[in-house]
Amino acid sequence: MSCSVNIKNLSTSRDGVRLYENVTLDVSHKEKIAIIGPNGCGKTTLLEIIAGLRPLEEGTLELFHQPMNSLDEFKSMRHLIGYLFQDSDNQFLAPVVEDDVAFSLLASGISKEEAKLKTAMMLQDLGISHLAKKIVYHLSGGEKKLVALAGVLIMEPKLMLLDEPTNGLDQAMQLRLIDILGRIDKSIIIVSHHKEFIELVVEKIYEITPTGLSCSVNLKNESNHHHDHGDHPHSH
Ligand SMILES: Nc1ncnc2c1ncn2[C@@H]1O[C@H](COP(=O)(O)OP(=O)(O)OP(=O)(O)O)[C@@H](O)[C@H]1O
Repeated sequence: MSCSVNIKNLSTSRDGVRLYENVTLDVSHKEKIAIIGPNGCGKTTLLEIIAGLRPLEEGTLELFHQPMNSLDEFKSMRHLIGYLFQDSDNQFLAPVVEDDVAFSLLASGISKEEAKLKTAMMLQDLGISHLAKKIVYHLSGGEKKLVALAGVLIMEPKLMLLDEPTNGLDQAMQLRLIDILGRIDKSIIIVSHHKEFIELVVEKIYEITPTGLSCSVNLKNESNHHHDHGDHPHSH
């Protein structure tokens, strides 16, 4: 199986308190999954570990079949990973919306003209062209989320880590996001408390427990889903 993320026996603590142990997770190429669990159980922490923003304490992590043993090894993977932070204010790289969305594209070396065109298309796709000249810090919470999302999507990452992507979005925008994520042919890990949303977007939902992840739902492929007792095709 071609895997974007492969985690084995990961254990994590924060401030000396064990959040979970023995987390094992495979996210295959183009698979969309969600991670749920109560406040403070460590969902964001897990995304940070996958993104290389937090060191791995115990266990192993491979991204695209490459072992990630140190934060340095994540550097070669950064361009493949798009991370939407829970707090959009942590995401912005430039004060004006269109400059912020184009920032990483320009940093990757594409021409100003191409970056401008791609940015305009991205803003249009998300229905936020009217925000192009606005100051990011003057936007509403939902508008900030959409601009941050535009900055992630425009890089066409192979793995997207989305932390509470629907926070602050009204119903019309949630539906637009469901449509956009449905069209994306990439691996996506969504952390969310928004059950109705994730059920429409992902194939599997994993719940974090102190003793690992349990796959609570497999919505799109009922006959081939994961159980703690092993992975094999079967039906109930
Ligand atoms: N920078 C930090 N320093 C110390 N402890 C932290 C830090 N950030 C988070 N924590 C703690 O780590 C634990 C896990 O936090 P995390 O943000 O991963 O949880 P979460 O499952 O994403 O929660 P939520 O659903 O509320 O977003 C919490 O107890 C939190 O207080």
